[in-house]
Amino acid sequence: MATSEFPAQKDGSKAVLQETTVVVFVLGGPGSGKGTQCPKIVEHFGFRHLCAGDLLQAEIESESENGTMIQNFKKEGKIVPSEITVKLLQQAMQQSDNKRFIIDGFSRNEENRAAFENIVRIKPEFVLFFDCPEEELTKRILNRNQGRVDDNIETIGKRLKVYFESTLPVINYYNSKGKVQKIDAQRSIEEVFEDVKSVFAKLRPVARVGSTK
Ligand SMILES: Nc1ncnc2c1ncn2[C@@H]1O[C@H](COP(=O)(O)OP(=O)(O)OP(=O)(O)O)[C@@H](O)[C@H]1O
Ligand SMILES: O=c1ccn([C@@H]2O[C@H](COP(=O)(O)O)[C@@H](O)[C@H]2O)c(=O)[nH]1
Ligand SMILES: [Mg+2]
Repeated sequence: MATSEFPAQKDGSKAVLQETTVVVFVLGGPGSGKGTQCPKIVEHFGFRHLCAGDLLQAEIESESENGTMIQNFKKEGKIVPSEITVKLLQQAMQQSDNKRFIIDGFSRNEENRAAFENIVRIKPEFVLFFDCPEEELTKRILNRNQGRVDDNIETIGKRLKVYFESTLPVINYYNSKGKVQKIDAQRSIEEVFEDVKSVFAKLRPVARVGSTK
């Protein structure tokens, strides 16, 4: 079986990533419902949920060497350089027993996409795209009330601009490869999940069982 290798581990060994690893990128504007739907996918289909934004937030909270820089990027709604985000995703994938991942909020731009495919050496099975109008996104974020530093009207404007200018082209890229599953995300949480279920139900059976760690 063909495999690709992650970089050397602390103990000198190499984590081998097998062809059977399945990656799904979950994309959509800020507030489109990625973080709401992903736990439901975990519950029903046994994927491991990796949220790029949460991995970056953990770096901020652990006061790592890049924490302050990441916090500043987040406050400005800017995309953190790929070398940081891809490394965090790669580590989380290596540490997981589960080899089926939904990666929430990634790839944010072309640089992210190329870095992931070149370094991790996996192409996503498909991209789950939550399509939602701008006014609804803004309304949802302003009502979210989770204390996020970027959930304010000024940063929302910046995040939406970055989404339209940098993330939509990634979605368009995968669409040109026939890899986008578009969901109308403006409906209720339950209605949206009905469509999400239909998409995942079509995956080969091996992708529907197993650990969520
Ligand atoms: N279908 C829906 N209808 C109404 N509200 C929703 C729906 N889906 C999610 N929400 C609400 O909208 C807000 C944003 O949802 P969520 O955090 O899942 O978005 P997100 O795509 O992860 O956003 P971000 O990119 O900013 O992390 C939350 O308060 C959530 O409860
Ligand atoms: O791949 C990523 C994911 C996130 N960011 C930064 O984090 C914030 C919040 O991300 P959410 O997915 O909305 O939780 C985002 O605006 C970026 O600043 C990133 O740089 N790269
Ligand atoms: Mg989210």
